[in-house]
Amino acid sequence: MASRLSSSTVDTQISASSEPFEIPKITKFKIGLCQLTVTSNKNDNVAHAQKLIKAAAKQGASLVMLPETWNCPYSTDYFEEFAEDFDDKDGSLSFAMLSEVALGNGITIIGGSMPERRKNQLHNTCCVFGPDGNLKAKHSKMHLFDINLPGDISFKESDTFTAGDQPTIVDTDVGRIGIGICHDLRFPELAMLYQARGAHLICYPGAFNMSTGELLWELEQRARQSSKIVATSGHEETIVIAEVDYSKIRQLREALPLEKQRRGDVYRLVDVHQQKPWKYKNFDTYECVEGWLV
Ligand SMILES: NC(=O)CCC(=O)C(=O)O
Repeated sequence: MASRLSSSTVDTQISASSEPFEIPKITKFKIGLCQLTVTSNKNDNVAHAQKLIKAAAKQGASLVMLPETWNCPYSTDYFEEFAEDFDDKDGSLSFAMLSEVALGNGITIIGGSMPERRKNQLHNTCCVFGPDGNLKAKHSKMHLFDINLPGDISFKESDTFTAGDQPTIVDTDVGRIGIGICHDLRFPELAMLYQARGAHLICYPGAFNMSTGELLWELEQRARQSSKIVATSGHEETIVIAEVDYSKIRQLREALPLEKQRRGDVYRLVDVHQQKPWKYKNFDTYECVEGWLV
């Protein structure tokens, strides 16, 4: 298995990525989204996900993404049992597979999410690996899915998981990527934060429910990224391959320069942690981030 960084090293890398916006070296690449069936057998899930990631890489994807809790049924009955300590070299089967397959295929992987055991707490965590097999970033779901619709759906993710409290933005070979997990999509402030930090992509691995999720997953994804749908699928197990072309996005942004039109003199993101404000390239008055819309 490739060498990997400990969680604490990765946290440092995340905060170090609040650098000024830069155009990525690469302008076009293929992304592969693996939608898969999850069973209550972890070994099977890991082997299956590995097969799909390899197939996506074979179809030319240099960035491959898995869904939320791809190695474990999305149920509070399983999270504890399936959780891995990512720093435990012998006890993190899923983590090790992602590292190996990223290295073996020379791709960047956004590893959906996995139940993570960390300091006596459980988190719903996405790991991002580079083509060298190293862990580049970890995002723990910040908005846990608690819902009570009597007669329809009742679920309390927060019974088991502890919410992450850090936005995650990571510089990869295919650009700067902001990470959210499923329910994180509902909170536009997180996406605005990523946008203000110069994210080229925002990726949201998900496992939406069919009662409330279906109404929003496509609509909100479009709203967060202001883009049209270039590829999609039904509910079946599949690999969606699509081309990301940054030059088209750049053209659109030049034609419709929202960054310049935004009224930072009227509203802005504020720094709730009192950290040094980070100025967005195109704004005089728009200082951000690590904060919420006021
Ligand atoms: N896994 C989730 O976070 C589910 C979110 C969801 O379905 C929603 O409606 O929000």
